[in-house]
Amino acid sequence: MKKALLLYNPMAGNRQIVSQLDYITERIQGLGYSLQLYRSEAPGAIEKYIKQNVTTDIDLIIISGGDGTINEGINGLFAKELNIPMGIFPLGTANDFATTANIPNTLKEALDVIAANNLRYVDVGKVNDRYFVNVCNMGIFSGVSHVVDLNLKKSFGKLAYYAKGMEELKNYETMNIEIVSKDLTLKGRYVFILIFNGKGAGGFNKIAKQASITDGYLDLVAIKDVEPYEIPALFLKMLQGEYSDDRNVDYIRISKAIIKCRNLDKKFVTDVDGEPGPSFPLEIEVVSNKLRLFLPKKSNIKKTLKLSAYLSSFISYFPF
Ligand SMILES: Nc1ncnc2c1ncn2[C@@H]1O[C@H](COP(=O)(O)OP(=O)(O)OP(=O)(O)O)[C@@H](O)[C@H]1O
Repeated sequence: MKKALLLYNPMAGNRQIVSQLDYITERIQGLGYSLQLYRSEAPGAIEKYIKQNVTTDIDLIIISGGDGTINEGINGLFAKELNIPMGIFPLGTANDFATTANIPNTLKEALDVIAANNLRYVDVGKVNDRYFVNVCNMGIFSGVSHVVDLNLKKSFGKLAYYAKGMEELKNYETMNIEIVSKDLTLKGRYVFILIFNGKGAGGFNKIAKQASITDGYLDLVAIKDVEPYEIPALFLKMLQGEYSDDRNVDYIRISKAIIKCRNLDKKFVTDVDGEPGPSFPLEIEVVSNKLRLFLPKKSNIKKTLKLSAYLSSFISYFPF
């Protein structure tokens, strides 16, 4: 019998997974797998569990939770060079990556996606030695998700991120940045920089509405040092993804870049999928041939897999 492993964060989102384990077992067994469970006991536990226990004898890995939990899952798997097919139960608060991937956030439909067996390679980002599924960012709002209380998220959902974000507008510092990518160099003073794999952050899923998880690129959006009174209007535009003609926003697509911060006296916070990220300088790149994900069949994500992903997919299909 094939083996499935469900790793779940019982504290993510509104915590519904806890009462659904029998239903999940029935569905997964119905697909011909025996099901093994791992309940995350604390932040970081899923990543550690995978590193210590998961081997190639697992045929299907399912991660249940939000972006933070999926992040732990991929960092655990990739540290061991495992590319086990992955399914997602998007049962977190914002579920930005799953939203981009069009994976529904009801358990029944998320299970239907796994049952449909449409396995595709999708992009992830890498910053220094950490992988990310959705976004890596730095500057004014980067600490927001690190300090939003779990209970507040449970009660107010995505609004909790918004309220905390507004608080940050009172005191922020400008970063003196240099971004060097293959095609160009950007230098300037920025208040906030986001590097997207997915389309949104904090539940606002249009910020990088042009982004795709199968195009082999990351989308970098950098907000310049604007006058404080301009920020609220600019952020409304950002949330709607309507900033292409705004002189205060730089937007580039990258496959690889180095980001240096020249204010050496200040330590700016960085964020990777909602968790604290590494310090500057940041080496960012897209990784297109590591994550094999179950996606909905009628997905409208662009079918522009890079050649490398095609080749890897072809090779893994025919185990020579
Ligand atoms: N048993 C646990 N108790 C408390 N926190 C946990 C536990 N297991 C994992 N975590 C942490 O919970 C945090 C939040 O998880 P996650 O990001 O998946 O959910 P979310 O914040 O509700 O959703 P989203 O990121 O999509 O808004 C992560 O940092 C994860 O490491």
